[in-house]
Amino acid sequence: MAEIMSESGCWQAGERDAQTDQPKPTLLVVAVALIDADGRVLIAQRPEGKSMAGLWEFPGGKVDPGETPEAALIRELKEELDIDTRESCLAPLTFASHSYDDFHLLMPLYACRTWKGTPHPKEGQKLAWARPVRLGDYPMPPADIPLIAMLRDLL
Ligand SMILES: Nc1nc2c([nH]c(=O)n2[C@H]2C[C@H](O)[C@@H](COP(=O)(O)OP(=O)(O)OP(=O)(O)O)O2)c(=O)[nH]1
Repeated sequence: MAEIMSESGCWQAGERDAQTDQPKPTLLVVAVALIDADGRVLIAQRPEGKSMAGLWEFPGGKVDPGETPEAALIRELKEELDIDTRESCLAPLTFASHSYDDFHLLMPLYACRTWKGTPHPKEGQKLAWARPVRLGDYPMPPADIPLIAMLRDLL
């Protein structure tokens, strides 16, 4: 029987077969869309000296060995923004899966509408509250680009 295959845009994109790529570590990074009462999302600008400096990203960071993604996010929000939230306030939303040169990024993105405190940049980063439809105005890391459209649809 003939194989039926629809040639959609994803098929035509023609990326390399993941099996034949050089092996690289998968890095688990957790991130969050903090959403305020007006439906705006908090993004932070990566400071000078870091990889991808100047690009805007969702708050979060690497998950330490033995740490759950939720615990990592609660820790990162305290360290980066000096706000407190809890696991029951974190709702899984979507994820990014993207190959950078040196590692493959796997990044669950949570939504959070409830926290204590006012986000303050503790690591020198600039912060911005952006409406989901305006997120595309901010240059973001390549891994985040598909998330912009997803947030527009989901929020
Ligand atoms: N927090 C966060 N990280 C992101 C996003 N998009 C994206 O590609 N990343 C990447 C950037 C980093 O390589 C990694 C997050 O690492 P990190 O935040 O814990 O560490 P870092 O800033 O010190 O990064 P690095 O200098 O070690 O690369 O994930 C995003 O939206 N939020």
